Amino acid sequence: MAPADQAPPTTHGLEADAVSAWFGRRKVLDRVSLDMPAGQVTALIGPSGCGKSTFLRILNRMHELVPGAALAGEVRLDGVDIYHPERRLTDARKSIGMVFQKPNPFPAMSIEDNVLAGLKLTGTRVSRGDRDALVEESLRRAGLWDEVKDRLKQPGSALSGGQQQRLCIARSLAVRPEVLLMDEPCSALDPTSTRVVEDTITEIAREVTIIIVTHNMQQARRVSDRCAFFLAAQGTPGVIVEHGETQAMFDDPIDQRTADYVNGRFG
Ligand SMILES: Nc1ncnc2c1ncn2[C@@H]1O[C@H](COP(=O)(O)OP(=O)(O)OP(=O)(O)O)[C@@H](O)[C@H]1O
Repeated sequence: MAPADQAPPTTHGLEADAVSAWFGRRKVLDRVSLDMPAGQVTALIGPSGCGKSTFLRILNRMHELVPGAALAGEVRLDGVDIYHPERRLTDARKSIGMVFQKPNPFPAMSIEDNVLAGLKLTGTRVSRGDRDALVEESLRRAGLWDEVKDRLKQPGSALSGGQQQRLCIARSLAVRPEVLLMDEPCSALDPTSTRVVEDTITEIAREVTIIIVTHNMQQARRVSDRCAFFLAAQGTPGVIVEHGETQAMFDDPIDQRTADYVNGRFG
């Protein structure tokens, strides 16, 4: 297995095309289109309730698991719609991983078994001989190897919150996803752990395309290449007001509402 620093840059990109979403009769996203290019970090920003998490969950077919939820539009991974009737749900989950807000390792399971846990869930086979190498590679990529290499048999719950979140990133990476979705991955972490996870994001971004939801504008600025600003006016579904390169979105936004939001004037 090639070490992380020798892994080739990813070529896998995502594209959302006219995505709308409903919970029951309530429409929460309206015709959202967004290009999420390969090897870049795209940040989804916007005030609470504008549909960022719903959009993120649509990107790996988690939205359809909510009773009463519906959606329209296409999500293309390398040009192929992940919702095409011939594509299986497990394929989307395997190609497009997810890290959640609250670190959620299996607490009683050892650190190494936590890393391997996603393989079973996605039906990925790895020979017994390759497992140790995959555990090491995944933990190294998640920036956790040096801290845990001498205690791989200890339970995941023995780690700090920030370490647990990096363990969850390692668990996602072990499946070798093409895209990694992150839903406010640092919101439960202290500032130091947040910076370590941000460094991890920056390190893996070359190899795996990342889409991250964040409320932290400094974080969006630090980790993302591109941003999409979501907004839902009172009683209307969420839309993307503006998207583009992060630096331009922060320094020279086109829409006044983007300027107000990124400068903390609302939300
Ligand atoms: N399971 C659900 N059932 C019904 N409505 C939901 C459900 N999940 C979210 N919603 C509604 O959909 C809208 C969009 O929610 P979503 O969580 O996607 O927004 P968000 O921008 O991610 O918010 P936040 O930043 O607070 O996480 C909100 O009005 C929310 O109340």
